[in-house]
Amino acid sequence: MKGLLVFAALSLAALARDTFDGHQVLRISAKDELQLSALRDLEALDHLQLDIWMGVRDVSTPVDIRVPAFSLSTVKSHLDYYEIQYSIMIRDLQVALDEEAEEMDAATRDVEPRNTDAFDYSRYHTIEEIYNFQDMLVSEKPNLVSKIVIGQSYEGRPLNVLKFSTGGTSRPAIWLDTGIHSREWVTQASGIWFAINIVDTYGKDQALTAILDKMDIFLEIVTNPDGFAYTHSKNRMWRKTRKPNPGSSCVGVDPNRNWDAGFGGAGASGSPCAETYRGPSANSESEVKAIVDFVKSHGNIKAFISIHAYSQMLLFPYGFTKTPARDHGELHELAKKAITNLASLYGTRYRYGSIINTIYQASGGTIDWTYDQGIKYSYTFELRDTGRYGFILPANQILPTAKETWLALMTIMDHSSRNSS
Ligand SMILES: CC(C)C[C@H](C(=O)O)[C@H](C)S
Ligand SMILES: [Zn+2]
Repeated sequence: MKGLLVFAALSLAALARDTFDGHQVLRISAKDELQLSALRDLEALDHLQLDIWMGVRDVSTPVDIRVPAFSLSTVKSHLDYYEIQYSIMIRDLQVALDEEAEEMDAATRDVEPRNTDAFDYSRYHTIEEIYNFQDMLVSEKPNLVSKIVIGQSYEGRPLNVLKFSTGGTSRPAIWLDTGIHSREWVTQASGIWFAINIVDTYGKDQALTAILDKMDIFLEIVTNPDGFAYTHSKNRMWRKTRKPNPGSSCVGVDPNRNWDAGFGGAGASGSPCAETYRGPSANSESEVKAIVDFVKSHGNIKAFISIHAYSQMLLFPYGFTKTPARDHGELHELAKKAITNLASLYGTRYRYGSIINTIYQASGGTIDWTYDQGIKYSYTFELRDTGRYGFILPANQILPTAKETWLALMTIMDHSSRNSS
């Protein structure tokens, strides 16, 4: 009997959500190369189970690290020893997560929306609610929106892509994806708003109408469905896919390191337990392979925009090499114009530039591959914020984030439509 009770307790514990009591997110600023390398040494200590929210870049930009409670004293002593400056950005992560969960629970007591007018775009949603939204949108606007399934996730969830088209066959197209890193919740939430905004403003907004009268738009809102479901059910901090790694107890591959562009180089990890684990081979993840196959079979995509959070940056290739992209000048100028338009709404300030020069080296990244496929206008966004809340961005910032980002997306989409034969 006792054994049965223990088994039941262990099973319940395994099902319960992971908690982060006492975890702190530290903002750390290394002032020279010595301190930078001391920081890298710290990151390499797997037993501390540090979660790098914003990676080690250079001495001018801070690093954000989630530190489990049991590692706090070790980490702070290490930082003090090297006199590395740090501040506490989030004092107790679980408190922030509890507030987010309360807000979601309060909202989910509402009646299931019967149409997209009744859908609440100003709060975070579960995967089921997002799938329901997609089906409602398609049923309400069948002449403008359709849903295509480009594949399945590891756990068998559909990889849904919304297609916005006013006709024609294999027209030049624009690709937008959100949520490839599952914990970056403001991106999926923004993707939902992008979808309803396209439907609501087509035929009214001249610039969008001109784009859709000659191009199609593809939008994958839940690009990493297994990871996203896991952030709701078990671990809010989950970033990777959920495919087990043979020979390791650690699960998942970083879907933004799994592409065949500089795959396996510096800027990704070969360890299955790392948040930037590249996977056993390029395109090993079905969530990535599905997009690769789609891009190759479509063959006429002119702009590819992959949306992440956080740190307010607009990035273009390359991430795996310092060699400038052949279109660096044009991409740089277009990024500048896009973030200027973004800032015009609420004054939100973005940094911009090539991945490797603006954030850090990253190999096997999405837009390095799409750019090398010939998709010139390949960009990655890092949405709000710059670290006050990080991935736990309050829901009241969803709409402002989505609306300001749309201005930047329109800048890029408009430019690509004018410059694509
Ligand atoms: C283009 C890359 C560097 C984006 C970045 C990442 O994937 O690590 C985000 C910070 S999640
Ligand atoms: Zn990301």
